[in-house]
Amino acid sequence: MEKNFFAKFHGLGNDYICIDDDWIDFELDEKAIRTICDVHYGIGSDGILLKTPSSKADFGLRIFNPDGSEAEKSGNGLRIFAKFLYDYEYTVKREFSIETKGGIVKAKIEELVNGRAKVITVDMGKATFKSKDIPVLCEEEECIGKKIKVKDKEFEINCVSVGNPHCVIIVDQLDEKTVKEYGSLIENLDIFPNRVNVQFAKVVSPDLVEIRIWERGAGYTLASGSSSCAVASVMVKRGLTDRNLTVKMPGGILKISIDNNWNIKMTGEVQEICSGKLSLELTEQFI
Ligand SMILES: N[C@@H](CCC[C@H](N)C(=O)O)C(=O)O
Repeated sequence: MEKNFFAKFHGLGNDYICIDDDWIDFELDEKAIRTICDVHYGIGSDGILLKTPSSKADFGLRIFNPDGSEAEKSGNGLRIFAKFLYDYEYTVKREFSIETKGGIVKAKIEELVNGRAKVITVDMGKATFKSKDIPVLCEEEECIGKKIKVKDKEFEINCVSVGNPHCVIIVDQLDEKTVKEYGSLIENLDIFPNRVNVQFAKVVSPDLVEIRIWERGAGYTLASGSSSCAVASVMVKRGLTDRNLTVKMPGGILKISIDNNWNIKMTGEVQEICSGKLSLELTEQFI
């Protein structure tokens, strides 16, 4: 592969740039990540997926948010990375394991179109509601249905980790303005020492939930896989939906299923946008 090669993909409008650590000749530090993810000074994306070696799984993955922070897990990121591995011939297998900071997951290429991966299932691992594991500073062992005040508004929050931390707010009506106005404030509340991903979720029927997302380190996004898993876990925990459900987002839908041990499976589509080479003029700024 060419030096400083990249490929860009999206999962339901949540877009990521894949880079192989072996191909780059600069350090992917905060400055480089922020610049590459910027739509004016770089390629523009909701994050970077860096392929790394792994001694515990078939492949290693580091996930970076556009603000330069590192995420433990990403649902769309994992489906995209699985497509990248298959389409760029790192593997001919359709099932393999990926090590992330948030644990080892299994990916399965369910459907190919013209030899390229299209529909992918990721076994995301277990949801946990334990406050200390999320982490959320909460007196109760689990922070479910807890009322908090943010600026002038009261919210009832439900916290869960699916490898990365989430705060789910169940509402009767979804309102993009509220997500954009309060998302960042909730993300940065003192009760979340590692910050948090925020979802506003509306139950449409026992097998359909609609959500809007504010992502930690990224802001408003059109879709999020780990957010869908987090919302589905909270819905099941609160007895509001079935264990198999569809999560609808502005960018599209994901199918989520939660077993009796809180193990989560997520299935959805991914697509490649473009590939190319980061220019010398761009990368020499990072050296
Ligand atoms: N878009 C992702 C989530 C990416 C990581 C997140 N912003 C975090 O910091 O935890 C997804 O599809 O899950």
